[in-house]
Amino acid sequence: MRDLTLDMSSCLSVDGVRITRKGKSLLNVPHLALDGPGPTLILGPNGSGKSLLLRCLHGLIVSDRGQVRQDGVALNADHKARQAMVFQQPVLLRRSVAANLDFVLKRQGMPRSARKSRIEELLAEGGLDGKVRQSARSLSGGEAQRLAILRALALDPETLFLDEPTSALDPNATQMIERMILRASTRGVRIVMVTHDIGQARRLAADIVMMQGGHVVEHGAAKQVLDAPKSDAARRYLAGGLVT
Ligand SMILES: Nc1ncnc2c1ncn2[C@@H]1O[C@H](COP(=O)(O)OP(=O)(O)OP(=O)(O)O)[C@@H](O)[C@H]1O
Repeated sequence: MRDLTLDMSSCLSVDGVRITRKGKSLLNVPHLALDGPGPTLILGPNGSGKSLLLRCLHGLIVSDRGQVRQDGVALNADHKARQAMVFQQPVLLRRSVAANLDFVLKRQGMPRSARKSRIEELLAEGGLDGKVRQSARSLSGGEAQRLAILRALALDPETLFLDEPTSALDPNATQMIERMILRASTRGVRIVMVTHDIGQARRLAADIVMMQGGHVVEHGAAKQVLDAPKSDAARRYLAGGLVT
């Protein structure tokens, strides 16, 4: 198990990051530091750069300029190995529910005897204990997303990135996933999550990153950003107005 005292002081930061494609600036973040306990929720209108920022933080996209840093050190393979990501559409293996988890645990070198009990523990955590042998491809949308999150948690990540994990789910399935996310956060996993759902941000976030036009227009404590936003862009987004 990871040392949580170390995790609480960890800082994921972005400095001078720019991504430009075909002469168009898609992401321009002079500085952003995620150094609180989180969860951090990234909010903003369509096309504002939320997913690009998340992918940059996870090292899936290399920026044209600037750096993502973990505790002041440029993001490297060791850092990335301690990160996991869950996408809007869960990507699962054509195997049983248990085999999807076993695959990840085996790759980490966990012995078979330990894997069995860890899989049971994970399935209980995600409310999938009755689905051990079911094909992952036959799960409902909510179940599949729960399995994708469990597979990410099986890596025992320091940081878990989630890109709109509940956008296609009903309120009940969403609530189950929000509970999993909050439990992981309580256990010390840094959560960084993209959402469009202001209610979800209110339920989950400790801090909020508000984006518009590839810029971070505001970053602060969730209550402050949601109840007393400083930027016009955030005010209009939260009021449901048209943000261009
Ligand atoms: N590989 C790419 N090449 C060119 N443009 C890209 C690329 N990836 C993203 N973009 C553009 O960058 C902008 C930001 O995209 P991004 O996916 O980060 O937005 P978003 O805020 O997550 O939007 P949504 O809420 O709709 O998912 C969009 O205009 C998108 O078309």
